[in-house]
Amino acid sequence: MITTTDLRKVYRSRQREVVALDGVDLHVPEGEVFGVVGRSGAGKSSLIRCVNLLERPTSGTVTVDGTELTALSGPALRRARQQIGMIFQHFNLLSSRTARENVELPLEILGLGRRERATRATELLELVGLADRATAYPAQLSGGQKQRVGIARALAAKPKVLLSDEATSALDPETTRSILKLLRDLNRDLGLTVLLITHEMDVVKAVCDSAALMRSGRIVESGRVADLLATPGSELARELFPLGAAPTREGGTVIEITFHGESSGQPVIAQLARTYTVDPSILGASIETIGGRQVGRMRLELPGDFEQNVVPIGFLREKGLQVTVVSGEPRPPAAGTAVQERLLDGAEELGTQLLPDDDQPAGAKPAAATEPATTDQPAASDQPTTSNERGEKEDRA
Ligand SMILES: Nc1ncnc2c1ncn2[C@@H]1O[C@H](COP(=O)(O)OP(=O)(O)OP(=O)(O)O)[C@@H](O)[C@H]1O
Repeated sequence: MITTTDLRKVYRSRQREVVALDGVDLHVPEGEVFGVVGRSGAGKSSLIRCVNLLERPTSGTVTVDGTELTALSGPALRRARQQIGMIFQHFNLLSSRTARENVELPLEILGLGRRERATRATELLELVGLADRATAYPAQLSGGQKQRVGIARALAAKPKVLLSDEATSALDPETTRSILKLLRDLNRDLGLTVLLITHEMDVVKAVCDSAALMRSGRIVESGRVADLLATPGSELARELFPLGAAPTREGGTVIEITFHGESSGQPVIAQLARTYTVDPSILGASIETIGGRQVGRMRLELPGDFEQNVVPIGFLREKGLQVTVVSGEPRPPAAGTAVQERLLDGAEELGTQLLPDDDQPAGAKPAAATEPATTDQPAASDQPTTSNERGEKEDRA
């Protein structure tokens, strides 16, 4: 629905040049809520303002719903932009107009008659849950109510795309949740594609199907939120599901498990404890239900050093979990050395002997034996042992 190709934006003044966008290739599929995150100055606002050509990009193309906006100007560009609504951090309402009159503004520009404008504005205010405040002025509305007026106004011309520039940054957490729910409902009910920029990871977790991370004017990582968790080394996954600093104490094997399963949960940690008589300690967890799937990360400490835990780790991997050994593993010898081969051979043998029959697919090797211990395993579906609703975060340390 939205595609940018090699998008560059350079701000030039007499003293200096600032490269705000440095070759951004972005693709937002139709019907998705897509979040762009990044630190202050990463280029997020420049990107969203270039998408609807509030800023003219220095080079590159922007295509929305099949129309290349960067090839247009004048009335043709104004018409194409009607497909794109936008909401802002500080709402940008006209203080001299009532809520309904603010919503009517784009309809006036479109040339609709008074009665038609009033009918459409009333419908839109109903859609955003604000029908009873139609005659209130912005100063008489709360922040959340102002943003609802802003959303109604953005939808006035029936756009296919909604751009959101830090729309919840000025709101308290509860109001943020209600506005995000409204955006999600509009996305589902109207098939609206939403591109939002934010610096809040909680916004991405609460509402986004996909996310991209920007740094220094570039997109350095992007993908569907649940899939990012399956990407070894994903910076977005680490920031979305933080576990805090890993402990430095000696004597145990610390592992991190990534859950991104699809079906109802299997109590794998309990199974691990029962099957191998180990007592894992939970050092941290960040798990949520997103789109009906439980996703997240958990950090566990298993008693004993890595060699004592090769088989339990293999068991977790056999269950389809992605496991990374954080500490407690022996320092790896150079690849392919006799010592490492002996260690892996030993682990394979141990795993074959010790994995219970019902957990050992015919002909399968324990994952720990087939991969170096620190390599992330591409995971199939699995579930953690706890269950949370969307938006609830479990952080145990
Ligand atoms: N109109 C402008 N003129 C000159 N430089 C600008 C202009 N707008 C943005 N910049 C610069 O471009 C870079 C990217 O800014 P941008 O506002 O796009 O980042 P951002 O990720 O949205 O940051 P924030 O979250 O703080 O808004 C920054 O170095 C900023 O100073």
